[in-house]
Amino acid sequence: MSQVVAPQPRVVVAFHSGYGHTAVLAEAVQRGAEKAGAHVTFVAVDAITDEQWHELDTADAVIFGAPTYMGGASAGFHAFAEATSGRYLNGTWADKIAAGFTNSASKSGDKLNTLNFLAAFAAQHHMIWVGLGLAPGWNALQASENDLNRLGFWVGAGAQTPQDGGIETVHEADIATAEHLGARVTAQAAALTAGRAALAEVTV
Ligand SMILES: Cc1cc2nc3c(=O)[nH]c(=O)nc-3n(C[C@H](O)[C@H](O)[C@H](O)COP(=O)(O)O)c2cc1C
Repeated sequence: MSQVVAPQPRVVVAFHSGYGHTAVLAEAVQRGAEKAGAHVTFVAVDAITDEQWHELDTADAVIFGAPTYMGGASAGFHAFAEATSGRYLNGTWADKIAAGFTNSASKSGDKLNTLNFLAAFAAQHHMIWVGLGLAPGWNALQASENDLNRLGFWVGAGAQTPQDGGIETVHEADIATAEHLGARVTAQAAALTAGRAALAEVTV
């Protein structure tokens, strides 16, 4: 069998951020993905362009991000989600990898609802959901709030920023956790594209 050279994974970070905190995490996701070898497109979904829609449609993986507002994803993200209904009907994003992150002011803040919504949104598009892939941090006597995954999520990356803090108060551990998510998704996208390329070479 001939050797397969996998193309560089194309990853889109598609996020909403009303006040900039979630945007800091989106930048961390982008950094993690780029360090892991992805070509990344950074998309603020409330200002999305036609070119960025095209990037979404041709990506190998999409990492969705939204702040948690009123116990769920922000209206800005929901407007974007609803604008994808044509793509849902056409299966445009089927079999792409997906993952998600959120941020809220409270340690819980009901942000699991947001991650679960992002996973359901991806499932509606027939995407392949990748969880965070980290053990929970900060949950034992010797653990620290500086642990990766300090808030103990599995479905995606969850972050907490004080409601009265500026964007510089986004927690370093949450930033590192977001970087991890970007790297993990890139690794999975690379494996999937290489596997699909290898399968295309197989003759039966
Ligand atoms: C309309 C609104 C609703 C919010 N609802 C929640 C909530 O349900 N739970 C929570 O912990 N924080 C809540 N927050 C706080 C935000 O999640 C928090 O400030 C977050 O850092 C905002 O992210 P952003 O700067 O990316 O918009 C809410 C903030 C706003 C403006």
